[in-house]
Amino acid sequence: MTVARVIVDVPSRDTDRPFDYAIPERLKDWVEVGSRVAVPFGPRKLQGIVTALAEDADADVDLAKLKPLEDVLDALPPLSAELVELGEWMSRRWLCPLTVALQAMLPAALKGRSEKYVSPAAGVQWTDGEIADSGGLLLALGKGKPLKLDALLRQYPEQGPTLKRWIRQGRLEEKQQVEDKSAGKSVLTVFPGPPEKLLQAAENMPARASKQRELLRFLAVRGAEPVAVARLTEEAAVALSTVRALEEKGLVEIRPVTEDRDPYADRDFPASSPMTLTPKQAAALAPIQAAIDAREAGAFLLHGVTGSGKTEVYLQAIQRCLEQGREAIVLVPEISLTPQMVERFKSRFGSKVAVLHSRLSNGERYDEWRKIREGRAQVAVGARSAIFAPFASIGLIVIDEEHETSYKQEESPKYHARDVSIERARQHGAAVVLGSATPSLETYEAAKHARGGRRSGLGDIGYIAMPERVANRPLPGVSIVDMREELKMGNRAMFSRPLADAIRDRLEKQEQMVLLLNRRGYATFVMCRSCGYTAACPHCEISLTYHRGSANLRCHYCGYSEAEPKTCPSCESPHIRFFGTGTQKVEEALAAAFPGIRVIRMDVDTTTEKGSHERWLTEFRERRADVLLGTQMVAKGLDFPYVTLVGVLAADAALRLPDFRAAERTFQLLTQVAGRAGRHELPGEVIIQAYEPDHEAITSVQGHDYDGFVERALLLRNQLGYPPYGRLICVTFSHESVPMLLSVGERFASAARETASGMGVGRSFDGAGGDALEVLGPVSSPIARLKDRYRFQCMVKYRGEVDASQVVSRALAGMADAVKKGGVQVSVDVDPQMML
Ligand SMILES: Nc1ncnc2c1ncn2[C@@H]1O[C@H](COP(=O)(O)OP(=O)(O)OP(=O)(O)O)[C@@H](O)[C@H]1O
Ligand SMILES: [Zn+2]
Ligand SMILES: [Zn+2]
Repeated sequence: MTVARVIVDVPSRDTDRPFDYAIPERLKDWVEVGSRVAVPFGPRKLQGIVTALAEDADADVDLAKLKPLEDVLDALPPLSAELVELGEWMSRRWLCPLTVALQAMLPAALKGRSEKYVSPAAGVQWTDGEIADSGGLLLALGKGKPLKLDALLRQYPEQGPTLKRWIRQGRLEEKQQVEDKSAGKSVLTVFPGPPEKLLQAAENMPARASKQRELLRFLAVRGAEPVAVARLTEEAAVALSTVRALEEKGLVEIRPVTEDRDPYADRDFPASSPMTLTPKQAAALAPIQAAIDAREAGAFLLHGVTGSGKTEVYLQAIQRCLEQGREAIVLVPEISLTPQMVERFKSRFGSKVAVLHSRLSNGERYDEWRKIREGRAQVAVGARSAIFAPFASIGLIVIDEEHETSYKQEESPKYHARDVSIERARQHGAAVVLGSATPSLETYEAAKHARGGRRSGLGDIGYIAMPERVANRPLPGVSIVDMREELKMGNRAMFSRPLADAIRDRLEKQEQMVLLLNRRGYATFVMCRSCGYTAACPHCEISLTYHRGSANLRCHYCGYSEAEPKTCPSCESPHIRFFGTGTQKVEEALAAAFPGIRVIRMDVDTTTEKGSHERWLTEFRERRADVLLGTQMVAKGLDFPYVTLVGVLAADAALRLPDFRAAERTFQLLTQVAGRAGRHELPGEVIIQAYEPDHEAITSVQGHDYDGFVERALLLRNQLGYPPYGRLICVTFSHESVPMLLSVGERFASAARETASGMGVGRSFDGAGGDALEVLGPVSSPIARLKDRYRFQCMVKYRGEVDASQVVSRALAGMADAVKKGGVQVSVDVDPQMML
C-alpha cells in the first residue's frame, strides 16, 4: 500500500472528504484502516483517521506530489475497518461530517495528542527465540521502563508486525499518559456530626455567631451525608471561615477524601448463577437464543411489563453469546447505570464486564475501553456511546428501556443508538434485543405491524411479550385523583387527600414511597387550574408555548400565535396561569405536612457530584429514608422491596408540551414509575394526581393498557403523518439577523420542494401511503434565540421510500456558498426526538 485516504479532524463540510497521503516506508507496517495519524494540511498539522488504503493515488493526482503521513499515533488502530464503515453509514444517515461520526466512537482520552508508551505485560514469559528474533526490541523493553511508541517506531521499523501482534495478544501493553483532572484528586470534605447534636449546638450558639448557627441548622436538615467544602460554602452561602469555626468546636470534621478511579474497583460482587426461568421467560429466551445460534442478524422487541424479569432474559442470552465465543453489548439509560444494575451483570459475568458511563473520568473510560479492545472483557455495559464498544465479534446487543430518549444524542452526530445497534448487528450477524415495558411507538409499530415493503427505518422486528410479573405478583393498583375536584373542595395543597392519607399510612407501617414530580414542561405552557384547559394550536394538535417577552402563545410547528389569555377561554376562571414548581418546594411541603418524614431528594441539583446518585439510592435501599422524591430519574429501573406507594404529582405537566410525542412520553413515564411499586412480597399502590384525569395517557396507566393506548396513538399519528408513519428532518438555521434567516429558510424550503418534485415525489399527505414530502416553515425555533443568535427551522416531513436525507443535503449544497458567506449556521437533525 502506498496511499492512505485520511479524514482530517475538522468538522466542516469543506473538509468532509478523504485526502490522500503517501505512506512513508517507515510507517508501512503501522498504517491500517482505522489508524489515527498526524498529517500536514496546508500550513497546519492535523489529526485524522485513515478510512481506506490504496495502491495508487487518484488518476488526476501525481503520486510523487502527495505529501507523506507524518506519524501514526497509536500502535494498534483505535478503530476497526468495521467501525469506519459504521461511521460512513452514520454520516449518511444523520447528515454529519464523517469525522464527527468517527470521533464519537473514540474515548475522549484518544482525542488529544499524547505520548504512547509500550511495556511488557506483567508475568509474560518470552522465549529465547523471540528475544533473538526481535532485533533488540525485547531487550530494550526488558529494561523495565515503558518506552515511547514513536521512538520504537523509528528505532525498530521492521518489528512493526511483531510488536502489533504482541500488543493484540496482551503480552505487551500500549498505554498512554492521560491527563486526568478528576482521577485521584482529593477533595476537602465536611463530615457533619449527628443532626441532633448539631441542632443542640445551634440552640446554644451565642447570638453574635448567627452565621455558624445558620450553618448548623443547614447541616442538620441536610443530613449526615458528607459534603465537599466548596459545595457546602456555596449551597449554604457561608464563608470557609464559618465552616472552619465549626470544625474547631468539634461539630464537624474536615478531611481530604480521594475520589476513586474505578467506582466499582473495590466492591465485591457476590457471584450469581442463572435463575430457573419462568415459562414466560423461557419462551422469550428461546427465539433470541435461536437467533444467536444462527449467527444471522435479527432484532426482537422484548415487551415485558415492569417486573416481568427482562433482565434475567438478557443475562441468559448474553451467556449463550459468550459460550459461542462472541461478545455482547448492553445499553442502559445513563440514569439507570446504578450499582444495582451494574451488580447484576458483574455478579453474573465477573471481570468479563466492562462498564462505560459518563461519570467515569477520561482515564477510567480509557481503561475500560482498552479492556474491550484487547479482549479482556466480553460484555460491555454502558450508556448510549457504548454501542461503539470496539469488539471484534459481536453476537448480541441488548438495549434496555429502548424507549428512552437518552439513546438519541442531541448534539452532532445526532445518532440514535437503537438504529446504530441494528446496523452494527447487521455487520456482525448479531441479534438485537430491544427491551421495554413501554416500547416506543416506532419499535412497537415495526414489530407488530411490519408489513412487507414499507420501511419503518428499523426493518422487521420480532415481537416477544412477557405480559405478567414474575411469581404471579400483581401489577400495582392505580388510582387517579382529579386535582380540579381537590381545588373545589378547598384543598390548595400539593398533596391530594388520598395521597396524603396514603403517605401517612406508609409512615406508620414503615414502608417506603417514591414520589415523582413530573417537571418537564413546567412554565412553558398555560393551564387553567379550574378546568384543566390548556391552549393548543388549532392547526397542529400541539400545545402553544408561552413567550414572556411578547406575552403571547405560539405554535412551534406552524408559527400560529395568539395573545396570552387573562381568563380561561373554556370556563372563564381567572385561575389560568403557567405551571411551575420544583422538587425543592415539594420537599418543604412534605416536611411541613408530615413532621419527621425522611426525604431523599434526587434531581439534577442533588446528583451532580460524582457518586451522589449511587449514595442516595444506597441510603434509600437501607431504609434510611421514607421517601425518594425526584424527577424522571426516580422512575426507572429501581427495584426496592419496601416500596409500596408511588405518588405522582402533576402527572399531566408534560402532556401539553409542544411535541407530538408528549402523550407517549407521559404514558411511558407514568407506567415506568408505577412499576416501582409492589415488586416483591408487599403489594403496591399508585396514586396519580392530574388536572386532566380523563386524558388517555393517564387513564391507560390505570388499566395497565399499553396495547390500547398505543393502538389509538398510532391511529392519530397516522392521520397526522407523524412518525412512525411519516418521518421528520429538522433543519435549523441560526444567525444574528432575522431577515437573513427568513430568506435563507425560504430558499431552503423551496430548494427542498423543487429537489423532491424533481425526484418525482408529491407533496400530498392525503390518502393511504405513497411517497410524499413536504417542508413546513421556516418558523422560529422553540428555542428562538441562543447565544445572541436567532434560530429558525424548517421541518421536512416525508413518508414512503423518499430519500429525504438526499433531498436535504442537495438543497443545502445548492445554497452552501450563500450560507457560508452570510455566516449562517446550519444544523440538521434527522429523526429528531426532542421538539423543544
Ligand atoms: N425466574 C425468576 N425467578 C425468580 N425471580 C425472578 C426471576 N426472574 C426475575 N426475578 C426477579 O423479579 C424481579 C423483577 O425482575 P427485573 O428487575 O428483571 O424486571 P424487569 O422486567 O427488568 O423490570 P423493569 O422493566 O421494571 O425494570 C427482580 O427482583 C428479579 O430478581
Ligand atoms: Zn401550529
Ligand atoms: Zn378553565
